[in-house]
Amino acid sequence: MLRSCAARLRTLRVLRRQPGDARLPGSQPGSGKLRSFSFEDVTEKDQALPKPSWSKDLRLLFDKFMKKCEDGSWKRLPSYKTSYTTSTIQDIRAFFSGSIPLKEELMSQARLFTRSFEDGLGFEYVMFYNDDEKRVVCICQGGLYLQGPPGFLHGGALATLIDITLGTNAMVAGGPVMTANLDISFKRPVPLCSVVVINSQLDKVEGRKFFVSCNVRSVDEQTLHTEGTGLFIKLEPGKSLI
Ligand SMILES: CCCCCCCCCCCCCCCC(=O)SCCNC(=O)CCNC(=O)[C@H](O)C(C)(C)COP(=O)(O)OP(=O)(O)OC[C@H]1O[C@@H](n2cnc3c(N)ncnc32)[C@H](O)[C@@H]1OP(=O)(O)O
Repeated sequence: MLRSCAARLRTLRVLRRQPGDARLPGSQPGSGKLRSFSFEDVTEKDQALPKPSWSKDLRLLFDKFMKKCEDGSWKRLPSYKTSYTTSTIQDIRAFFSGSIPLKEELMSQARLFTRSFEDGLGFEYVMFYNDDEKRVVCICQGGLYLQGPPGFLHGGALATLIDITLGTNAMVAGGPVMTANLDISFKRPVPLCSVVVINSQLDKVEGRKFFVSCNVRSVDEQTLHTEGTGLFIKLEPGKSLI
């Protein structure tokens, strides 16, 4: 998630060192810049692009949103499986004041939960964001290994997708955040392998608190599967997490 998030932030120019860019303060005392929190050396494959395992519905939706990207109002967010470089891990440790409990050799093996399945069996998703409207849309397809009730998506899997969508929305607006609260109403189950659209909206910002809401609908928009709200807290550089 960290890498994926940072890649997203980088896409949004938050982590790029350009004059006038927003910056994540603190990891390099005095400069207000992140020393090497960039991914120029990363050659990993962007996972948020069409794959053979995608259904026709997912491809059609992807094409629809890519069209919306043409005038610049929407942007696709890339996403990776995660493998941090040593310098990146050092920067993350510095940001979190050394409070990441995992040893470096394990940290380099850690993977983003939602990108850890074989193609098509777990989470297939792409997020798009609209800065003017403070919206993030996630188009997603839950695969065969995400079953809950027979033939349907596990509620926890859907909660995960909601969490990352709302969290991304908050992060796009405010930088690194963590989930403090999630409230989800499951209204209609999601058939396994079907495609749903998570439509999220940043509702309110109060200091470090980002309030985000969403609904989850079927591709034809006829079925409201789920509604959710989340509270995300912007992390303070240097403040230990534990
Ligand atoms: C170098 C850069 C790296 C970049 C890289 C990206 C980083 C990261 C990416 C994550 C991307 C998103 C998606 C994550 C998805 C997960 O999975 S996150 C994991 C699950 N969440 C957790 O484990 C969080 C556990 N909780 C915590 O660690 C801490 O409670 C938190 C959330 C960091 C907040 O702690 P804190 O910073 O000490 O904040 P604190 O001062 O206690 O509270 C601040 C305010 O929020 C309120 N608040 C706090 N918690 C709650 C709550 N549960 N309910 C209501 N209000 C609350 C407080 O009352 C306070 O309000 P005010 O007094 O200001 O009005």
